[in-house]
Amino acid sequence: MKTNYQLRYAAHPSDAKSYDTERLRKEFLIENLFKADEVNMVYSMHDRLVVGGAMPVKENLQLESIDPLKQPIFLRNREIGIFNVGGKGKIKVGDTSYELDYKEALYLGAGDREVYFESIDPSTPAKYYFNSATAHRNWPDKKVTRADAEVAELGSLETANHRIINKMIVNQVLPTCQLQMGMTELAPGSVWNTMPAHTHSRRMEAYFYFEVPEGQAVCHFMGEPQETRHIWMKGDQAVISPEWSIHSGAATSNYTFIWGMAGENLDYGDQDFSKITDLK
Ligand SMILES: O=C(O)C(=O)C[C@H](O)C(=O)CO
Ligand SMILES: [Zn+2]
Repeated sequence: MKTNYQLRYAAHPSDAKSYDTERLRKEFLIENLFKADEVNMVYSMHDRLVVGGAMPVKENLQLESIDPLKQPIFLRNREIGIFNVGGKGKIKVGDTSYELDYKEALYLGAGDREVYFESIDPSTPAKYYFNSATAHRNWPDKKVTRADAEVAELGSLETANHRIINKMIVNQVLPTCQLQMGMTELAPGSVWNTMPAHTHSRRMEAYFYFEVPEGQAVCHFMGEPQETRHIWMKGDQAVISPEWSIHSGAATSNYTFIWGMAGENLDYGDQDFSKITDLK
């Protein structure tokens, strides 16, 4: 197996507004999360969120520590939220195993345990997308499904933003230190997520788009509300949203995305909305 990681520095909004397409993509877009028998991670200096993917095919994959953590065990001072976006899988955490079906999630609190990612059937491998944040205490591990989620139905077909927000790894469902994660599903015919757009200066966020049909793409919007930029994305790609940035997207079809946040508070509703007509 192979573990790869990249370090991404935090960006100042005054600098980011002068980035060209290539630089925007280099700093914020995460393209290669799923390669057979690899664990791929980005360690972002925005709230030290780690964004990663693991796809076990021929072998079980260990969640190995990476050099920026300066710890022998990944979870020593970190919590992690993991979503399975592939075939049926199993995650071994110390002596305990958790089966994860499509779109099911697992929260693991901080503490010295080794984690192994497995696929049940290598011909339809599991694909694990994860976010990890630093943790000051160890909360209990918990498998979380959509049945456990706090659900919000937002938007409408008329404004092309009818969507279901499944808040899964949030403090209404289980205790965490910093991490909040969930999955938003766009209804057929709806293409806009997170519109009206918002920022939350107390938290950064990462979005991972999937269920984007072959041949379709997502146009993700970022930047300060008065200075927006776009990044064209495919399915199975993630994007980092700094605390000063909106994070919203429109695609050429409906799709699903996983959002994850870390930072100062666990208050999902702590968001500063922009009027749609004020965006620039
Ligand atoms: O479609 C949406 O709206 C979202 O899913 C918004 C995210 O949950 C978010 O940005 C939380 O801060
Ligand atoms: Zn947000």
